[in-house]
Amino acid sequence: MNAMQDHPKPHPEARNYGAFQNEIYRRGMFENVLPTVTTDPNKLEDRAKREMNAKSYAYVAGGAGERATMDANRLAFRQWKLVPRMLRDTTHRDMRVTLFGKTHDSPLLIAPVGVQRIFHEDKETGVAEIAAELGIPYIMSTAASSTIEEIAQASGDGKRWYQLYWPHDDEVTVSLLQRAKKNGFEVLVVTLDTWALSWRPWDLDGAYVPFVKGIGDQTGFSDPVFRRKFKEKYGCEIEQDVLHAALEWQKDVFSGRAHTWDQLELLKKNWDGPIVLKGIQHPEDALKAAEAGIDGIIVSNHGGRQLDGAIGSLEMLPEIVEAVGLKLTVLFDSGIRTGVDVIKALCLGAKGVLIGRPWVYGLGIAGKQGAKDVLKGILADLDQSMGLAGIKDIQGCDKAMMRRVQYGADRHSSN
Ligand SMILES: Cc1cc2nc3c(=O)[nH]c(=O)nc-3n(C[C@H](O)[C@H](O)[C@H](O)COP(=O)(O)O)c2cc1C
Ligand SMILES: O=C(O)C(=O)c1ccccc1
Repeated sequence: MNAMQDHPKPHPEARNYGAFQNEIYRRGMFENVLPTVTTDPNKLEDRAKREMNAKSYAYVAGGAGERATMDANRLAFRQWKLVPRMLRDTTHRDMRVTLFGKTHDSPLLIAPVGVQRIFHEDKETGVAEIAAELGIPYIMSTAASSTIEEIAQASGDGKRWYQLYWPHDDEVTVSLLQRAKKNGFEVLVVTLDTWALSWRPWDLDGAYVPFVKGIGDQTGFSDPVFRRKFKEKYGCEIEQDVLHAALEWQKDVFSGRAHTWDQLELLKKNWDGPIVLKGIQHPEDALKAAEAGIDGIIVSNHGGRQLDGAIGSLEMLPEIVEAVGLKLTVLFDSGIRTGVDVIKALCLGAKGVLIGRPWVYGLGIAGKQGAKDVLKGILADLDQSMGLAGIKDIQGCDKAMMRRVQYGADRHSSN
């Protein structure tokens, strides 16, 4: 038998994300070039703290209250363990997933993150560019510091979704949806858990709110309907009175007034495409989403940035998948730091996962290249670890490969 011929072949359409590992060793050993950003998930936050300005760092690394929900997110990952399988043909992995009828190269999505200009001047447009290069859908935040049109242009042929912070002015809401649709954003993500900002001590102690200074208001400031209404009320352009424009925009979007289930009709009527609700934690809310004719949900507690004392997001994933897994596309975020964490969320039933803080730290440390390298690291770890666990493709991720253990407190090691 010819061993060369029998060597397993990769699927022609599957990307080889695992190659990043060899690339790092080769560049280090032969070209004396080390990775731009640490590959150690436990050092990343500490490195970001050293490299970034204090307020921007506090904004991304901080959470609600005493950060108990952030801890709970991590602890949940530590307490679920993988049980690997051997002697399986997992030489080449296929990480492709299909979400809402579209095939993606991996199960990763870029979580919507606002005000990216405070982390690096590469901001949203830079991150949208590298996301497209990596084949990861970019979810744009309504609180972006670049406009819908600028991000669409930077994303080019890349896949993009639009995250709505839902204004109370319906005319403005419809205008945002129309702009997003016109600019190629395919899926609407509606964030439900941030209709008011939580108690965030790290930002409170520095009295830091970037959007009152007009950073992160670019979606609103560039909106024709919002601009017209501002001019009617104040008799001037936004650029002549940024403070009031920022206050008006914030009042509309983070008013401290929640929307209710019946109001989803407006979004359904004005969005031709899949709608996903972000911030679902209770199985009954997941069922209500299904009843409301919604297409998907993101099981998320906003990375522990909203309700402190809330349960770790991963804790709720199995129950929610049990309740609606056959009716809705269930996505997950909050607390993912490694490729192995991605495998765990997929084994517990998520069809895709959003990554938040890790790439923001990369962005803060080394701009878009830093964000790209962090994501490449997570993808390479995911690829290699799937193989070692005995999983060939995403469909092979299965709860039967996991056990819950009682030990495993989180480790906040920094060196
Ligand atoms: C700096 C920062 C800004 C964020 N801005 C938004 C936002 O504008 N819209 C939104 O839906 N979620 C926002 N999130 C939440 C993320 O989309 C995501 O739910 C969370 O970061 C996931 O948790 P992780 O950071 O542990 O991965 C933000 C998170 C961070 C860290
Ligand atoms: O900080 C956040 O978590 C967030 O969602 C947000 C809210 C308003 C503006 C920017 C980001």
